[in-house]
Amino acid sequence: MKVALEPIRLGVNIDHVATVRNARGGAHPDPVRAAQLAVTAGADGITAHLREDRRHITDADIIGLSELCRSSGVPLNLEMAATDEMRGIALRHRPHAVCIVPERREERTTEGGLDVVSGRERLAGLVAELAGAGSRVSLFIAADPDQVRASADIGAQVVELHTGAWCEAVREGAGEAEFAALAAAADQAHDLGLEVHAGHGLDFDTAAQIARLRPIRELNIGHFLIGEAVFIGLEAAVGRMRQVIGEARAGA
Ligand SMILES: CC(=O)[C@@H](O)[C@H](O)COP(=O)(O)O
Ligand SMILES: NCC(=O)COP(=O)(O)O
Repeated sequence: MKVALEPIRLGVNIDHVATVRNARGGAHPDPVRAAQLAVTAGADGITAHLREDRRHITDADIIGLSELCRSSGVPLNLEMAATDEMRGIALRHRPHAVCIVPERREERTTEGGLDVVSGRERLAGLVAELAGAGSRVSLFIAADPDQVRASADIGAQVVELHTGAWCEAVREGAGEAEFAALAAAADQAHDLGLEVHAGHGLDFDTAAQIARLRPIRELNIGHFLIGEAVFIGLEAAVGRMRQVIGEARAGA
């Protein structure tokens, strides 16, 4: 008998609304307004990455997004590097979720996963502190068995698997090996008691494919949706993504 998969959540990342705003300065387009529209269109959560260089989301955006998410009862997932500055900000705002990500100033986007194996001691302290403040703590990692094991060892509640390398390979007509690694990492993390999320570079097709993996409970998607919004509008893009991943899950 086929056992139905548990539902999958869609977290909409609104960073790149801020990228467009910041290209000219000023206040338009407003990522908080985009978050409100995403919620109206069916987003289960809002994700925002406050980078050290503030290249997209700013501290003021985090205040606005925190207020919006609190008043609309939608979880805010704050992505941040494991620095003292970001630790202070997370402890001040106490978002529903914090996702610790690797960050390099010179990178164009988040290129790899967090090295939990090497940073084990420092990260363990940060994970405990953020969890103690009430945030659900997630580690953004590559689909690597050592990183999955280390994430469980240091007490993370969630891992988010970096799907960027797979999505790039798919665009080049390949991706089987990367997808197999993601599926294996998702199973391993689930067996270790971690909640499993995935994200980075997903579009309608790759999101549908990864949504079929049983252990995956949340997808965080941004850049593609904001790009698609230029053509069909943000509510339509989010609504279609919600439908695509829901149908993929139901048919798996
Ligand atoms: C952490 C991550 O996956 C990124 O996609 C982020 O959310 C978007 O921001 P950047 O493109 O600046 O990395
Ligand atoms: N953590 C991944 C995320 O939030 C969105 O990534 P992208 O879809 O903007 O590449």
